[in-house]
Amino acid sequence: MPQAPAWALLSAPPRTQAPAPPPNLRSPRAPAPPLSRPRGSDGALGLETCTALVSEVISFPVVQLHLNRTAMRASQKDFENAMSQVKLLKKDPGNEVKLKLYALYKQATEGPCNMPKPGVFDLINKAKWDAWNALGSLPKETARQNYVDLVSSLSSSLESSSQVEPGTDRKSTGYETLMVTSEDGITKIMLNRPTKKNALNVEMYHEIMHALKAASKDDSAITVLTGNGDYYSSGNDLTNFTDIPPGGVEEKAKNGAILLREFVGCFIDFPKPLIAVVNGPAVGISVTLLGLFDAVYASDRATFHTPFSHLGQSPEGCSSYTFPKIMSPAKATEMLVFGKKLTAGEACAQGLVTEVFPDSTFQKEVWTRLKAFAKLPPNAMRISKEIIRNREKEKLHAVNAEECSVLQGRWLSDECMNAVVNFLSRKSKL
Ligand SMILES: CCCCCC/C=C/C(=O)SCCNC(=O)CCNC(=O)[C@H](O)C(C)(C)COP(=O)(O)OP(=O)(O)OC[C@H]1O[C@@H](n2cnc3c(N)ncnc32)[C@H](O)[C@@H]1OP(=O)(O)O
Repeated sequence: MPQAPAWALLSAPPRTQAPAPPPNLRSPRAPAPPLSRPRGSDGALGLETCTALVSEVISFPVVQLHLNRTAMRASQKDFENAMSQVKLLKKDPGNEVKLKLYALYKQATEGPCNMPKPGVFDLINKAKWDAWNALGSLPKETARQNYVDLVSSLSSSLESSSQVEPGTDRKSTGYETLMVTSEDGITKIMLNRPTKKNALNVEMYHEIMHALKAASKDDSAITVLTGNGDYYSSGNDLTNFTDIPPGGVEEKAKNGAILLREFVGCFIDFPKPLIAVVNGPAVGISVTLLGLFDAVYASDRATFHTPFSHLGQSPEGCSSYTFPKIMSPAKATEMLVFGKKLTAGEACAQGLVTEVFPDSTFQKEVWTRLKAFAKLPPNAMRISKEIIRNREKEKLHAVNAEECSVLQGRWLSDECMNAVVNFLSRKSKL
């Protein structure tokens, strides 16, 4: 499945057209885009325009221009300068900001939104339409000024926030979305998209599978999965639903089910002790997978939430089988069907979590314990895991296959589409 950066929401090309060239194929000195852009052949918001706008916004490095920030009203020149300034941003400002920029640009140049509302499946254009429409009758001059102000604030904040977070520079492992280290007999796989609450994008699914396969063969005795930042993981990255391949949503759902089945299969088959260090809240698939771990240690700040019904979806990660066994069918139903969020203490009482630690001493206590575990004879641990787990493996693979097939259908439902659109457009209302 093609990998979609988070900002694909805005920059994905229209299905029937050739994709816009990636930023690194563009001329570094390409001229600024004209202010007046042609309307798209789709007759709605102008998909070519949107695509061009956003990719240009991110990709054109041009000379630094200074904004006249003392002016009360932005002139046309200020506006043009701001458009150029946007292209100097070294860091992707995120979908929310790009939607704001898009909406303000449209309002400043064309006035209030006068396009028909895109259909519910047209996720990208619907998000753009929502953002523009939310500006109501904001005067063109005010939109222009707001655009200039927003770019000005972005220029300073993104420059200063370009520092690498501690530990995130360990690219030597070759992973983009993970930090993987191996020491003291422990391979640690750390989910590393802290600004997205460690949501699992397509790249991360692939990288986790790769890291697990490597860990199963390396010298370490145990393997640990944890999260960087305040979240363990917010589950599936909901922008995974946005880049629709030429085969349409059906192909997207089919590919997703194939990927999910392979991904969960790696956890079912993992041969060494696999331990989750749940450093903060966990959502969706990051919770359901816990039933396939050999031990789960949680900070008392962690929560466990599987809002599948809210999302029009159904359980995965073999949780439809493991959770009723671990915690009783009724308790599993509260979580998996009604979306009840558990505290770490509750999850421990239900048997999903092995032990809870105060957040203030969590890392120290857990890692001391894990280092002691990792000194145990590795073959004995591996064989003991095998005898505990092996008679369930076949059943787990069958459950996994069934869950993926059910989910494939769910992803095509209105309930699911609406929930995803609601999440993606929640912040685009200005
Ligand atoms: C191959 C496909 C396999 C599919 C497997 C099936 C899996 C199913 C699931 O996992 S279902 C669960 C899906 N997850 C969610 O529904 C959680 C959605 N996120 C949230 O509800 C909230 O973001 C939050 C409660 C996790 C955190 O809220 P808050 O503290 O207010 O932070 P923000 O919302 O501002 O988040 C910061 C930043 O992160 C982005 N983000 C967070 N989670 C996700 C996500 N799951 N998908 C995409 N993006 C996410 C959020 O948009 C913000 O981004 P921004 O700064 O706006 O660019």
